[in-house]
Amino acid sequence: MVLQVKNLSKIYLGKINYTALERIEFNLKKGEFVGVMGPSGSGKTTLLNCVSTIDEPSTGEVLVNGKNPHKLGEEELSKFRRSELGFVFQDFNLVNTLTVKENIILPLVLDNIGLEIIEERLNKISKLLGIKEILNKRTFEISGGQAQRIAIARALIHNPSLLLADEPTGNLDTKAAKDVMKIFTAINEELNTSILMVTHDPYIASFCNRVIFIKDGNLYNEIHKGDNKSIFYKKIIDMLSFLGGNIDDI
Ligand SMILES: Nc1ncnc2c1ncn2[C@@H]1O[C@H](COP(=O)(O)OP(=O)(O)OP(=O)(O)O)[C@@H](O)[C@H]1O
Repeated sequence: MVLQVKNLSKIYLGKINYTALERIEFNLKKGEFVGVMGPSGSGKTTLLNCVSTIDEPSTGEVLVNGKNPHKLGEEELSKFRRSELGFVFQDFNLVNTLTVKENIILPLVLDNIGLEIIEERLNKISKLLGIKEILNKRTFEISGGQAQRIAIARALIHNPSLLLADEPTGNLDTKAAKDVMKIFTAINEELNTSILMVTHDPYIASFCNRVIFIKDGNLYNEIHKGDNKSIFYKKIIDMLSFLGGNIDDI
């Protein structure tokens, strides 16, 4: 099991305490591509942040390959995040003073990995993502879709066992969003990378093998893809209209 989320709750403490997640339980097997959906404010990003160690669970456990990252010290944690996890966000978070290539290999350079290994990994990833021709460009010379592909390449250059993505197509037009989803599918199928992705878009979610739905911080339901993508897409839309809140986005 790549990811085990056990009895996870998150309570934001304040003048009035707010329970953003309540006893969430689910697993993600090696090679699975799982979507997280739910109305605005239901706790999707909080869940992803608790898994990615950006946020600290109030109770319960997150295990990545059997290890609980929340129990690691600072140095061990940053090593763990670099080796086990990859992150892709809505904003591409590229460094504008660096070239595309420098952005992608930055995590390896920071880890003092040898040049030969860096070139080999860069070659493999850039081939898979179709970005070979733009490696020497600057970040302001590329499109949004290309920028997201660079961010994905950077997240994958360490061969993480789990890729975490929060609305990775949120800033992209329909065509670029579809291309990014094709890339996620290729990564999932060819590199066998497990993926956990938050999205509010049912079409984007239909690329997953399974979608879990959250409502008011509770795990509400899950749907498996099966053999037919369009039936899966319809089931996702039905579930969203049932849950309410997101239907305007469709
Ligand atoms: N740091 C915080 N302090 C207090 N409350 C918070 C904090 N972060 C999030 N929340 C609350 O927790 C709930 C869940 O937020 P979260 O961002 O996880 O929702 P979401 O499902 O990702 O929403 P959206 O689809 O709109 O991005 C919201 O009601 C939000 O206001």
